[in-house]
Amino acid sequence: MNGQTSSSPPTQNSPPATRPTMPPRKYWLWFAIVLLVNFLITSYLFPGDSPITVPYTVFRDEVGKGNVSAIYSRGTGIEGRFKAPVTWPPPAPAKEPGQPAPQRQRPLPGENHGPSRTATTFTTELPAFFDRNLESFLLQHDVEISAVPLQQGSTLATLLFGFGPALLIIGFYVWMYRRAAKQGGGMGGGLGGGLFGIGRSKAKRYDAADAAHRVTFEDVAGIDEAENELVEIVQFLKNPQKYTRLGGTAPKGVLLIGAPGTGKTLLARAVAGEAGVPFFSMSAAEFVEMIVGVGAARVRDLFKQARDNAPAIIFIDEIDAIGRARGQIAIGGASEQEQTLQQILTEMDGFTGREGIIVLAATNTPDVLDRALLRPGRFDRRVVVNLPDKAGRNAILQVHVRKVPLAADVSLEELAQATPGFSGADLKNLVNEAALLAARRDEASVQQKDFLDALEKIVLGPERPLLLSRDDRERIAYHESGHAVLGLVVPGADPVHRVSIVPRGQALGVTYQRPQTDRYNYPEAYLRARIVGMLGGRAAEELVYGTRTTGAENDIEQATNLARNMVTRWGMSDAIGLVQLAPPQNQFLGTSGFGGGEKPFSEQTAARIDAEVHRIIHACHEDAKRLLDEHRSSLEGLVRALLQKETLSEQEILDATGLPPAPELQSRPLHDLTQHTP
Ligand SMILES: Nc1ncnc2c1ncn2[C@@H]1O[C@H](COP(=O)(O)OP(=O)(O)OP(=O)(O)O)[C@@H](O)[C@H]1O
Ligand SMILES: [Zn+2]
Repeated sequence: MNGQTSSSPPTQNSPPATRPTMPPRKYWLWFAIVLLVNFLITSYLFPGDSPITVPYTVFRDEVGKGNVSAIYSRGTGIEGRFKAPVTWPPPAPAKEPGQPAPQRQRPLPGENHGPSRTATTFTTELPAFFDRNLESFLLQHDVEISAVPLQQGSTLATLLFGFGPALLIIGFYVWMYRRAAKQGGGMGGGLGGGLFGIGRSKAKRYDAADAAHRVTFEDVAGIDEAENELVEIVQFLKNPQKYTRLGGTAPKGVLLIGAPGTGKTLLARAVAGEAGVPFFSMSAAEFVEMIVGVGAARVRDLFKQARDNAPAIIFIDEIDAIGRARGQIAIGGASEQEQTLQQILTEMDGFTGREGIIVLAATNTPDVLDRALLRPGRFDRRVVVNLPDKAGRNAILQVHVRKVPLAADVSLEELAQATPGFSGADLKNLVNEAALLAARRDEASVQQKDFLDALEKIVLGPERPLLLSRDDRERIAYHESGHAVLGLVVPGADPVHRVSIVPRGQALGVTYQRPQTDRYNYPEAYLRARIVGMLGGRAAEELVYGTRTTGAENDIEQATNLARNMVTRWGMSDAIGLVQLAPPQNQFLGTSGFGGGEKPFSEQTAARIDAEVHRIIHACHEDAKRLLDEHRSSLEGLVRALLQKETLSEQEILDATGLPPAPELQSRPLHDLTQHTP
């Protein structure tokens, strides 16, 4: 029973920590398979070539029968070749019915007691009492006595047997490096790969002429400020002389800073596309691979490629993977990262400014970067790429629906409003999910309903087919109606868009409240209104059943967080005052922590914080119960409609409750009606 979901949605596009394109694990597996195949081939092709070991007496018998063609002797060991294949040990006689199985004699030590094998070559040992007659006996029976080891099998077989594994392994390595080199995008073919390809950068290259891949500012929307800052870079790439004419130096490096999926890569590609120059891109995580020294070699190669094709853009994604301040790097990867970073700095320092090469790099954790990277002449320009606002989201949606047939009822405006906190990548994903859903429903075009269902799926996870009892369903309906009714009656609450008692992901039901506009500054009364709404589910259950369930866990968690922030961050408790008691939040990735671990306040202060959090929550809980009691008939009306239809739209909610939309917050609410003195 999830409460409001108006807080920022889970980001869909967070990058994996590292993205090695050549997982070593896979290659070891291949290696093992090659060895195994090699073994099987040799043992199948030349089974007779592994000699059997026979007792001396058997050897003598075979010589006597004239079945031995040649031998070679060294010390007491004899190797030789039979004329006709011999099987040893003799196969056990088939057991006849009615007779006891023949007793097997215990083998002597050293006696061949493995399974029977048939072979044309053999080895044997001379007994300690040397058989003086052996030589004449052998000569009598036309046995060739050789002074050099007998060649076993044909020359070809020997060659294959001897060199086969080595050839296979070498072939395998060549193939592997070819592949590794090919993965460097379109560069592979002409440059060849071979054994030396490993130090070659695997940069992806998109050419200006490559129309299918060309990205321009047309494709980038909703992040106009960042875009505007990069227009100058485009100008510079198009006409470098104009800028350096009066002795000014060209920009070398630009750092793009922003949350995952905000379009940093897209922006970099658009700069290249607009300027009509080739774009070499690489993820820093890929620089650091299994073999020491490879990272630096790749950097060298990447810059060389760019210089050969200048003017050009080099884009390094996730630069924090190698650009971490020294000392912050985990042991082990340190020297490799340092070398790679050093190589980048060297390359950038080597620019005279006339090459027409600009390095763009992206990160979402700028504070961990090594100072050396940020010095003048390196990444001295920073462009912040923010999450898009409502108008920006609308513009981004427009970019991504360009190739999607839309039904007449689709309102991108409404979707933009319903998606605060979504990045460009999230919005792209939303359009894609909606199109897939419409296709699955065999619709001719994508309808608003498809978008809303896709949104619900993205934020909360797919529908979960749970068989709920009648009582459970009713209880969930009261819980969600509690949230929804308070969303309508508490002044300043976010409008309620949708209520549903269809289980999804972790939630058994859900009430959607989305702010009318993006908020950057939250009034205290609004925060209290939210806490009251969050506690509405539990309050309704208490009011109707007089008992409690676990269903409010998530609501309680959210309400507590909000109340704690009010006290420790935003100075909204008179008892505590205007003191910062919680670490600031990382603009791009959430809380960053005080560092050092130790809380910078006393036990007494901790107790006072807890007391204040309790006071706020308690007051809001009381308000929730009182307001629901006052609007009991609206609550009952909504529950009836929910049990019947499961999911209600904004209009259906207003109809079922008989309530008008929530009143706007008064401009000076000071102590609004949610304020309550216990
Ligand atoms: N502002 C935007 N306008 C249009 N499309 C966008 C925008 N931002 C992101 N997208 C879409 O999302 C995709 C992924 O974005 P992109 O890879 O550029 O984000 P990023 O900031 O580089 O993310 P990461 O930090 O994860 O590398 C883009 O290819 C594009 O289709
Ligand atoms: Zn709830």
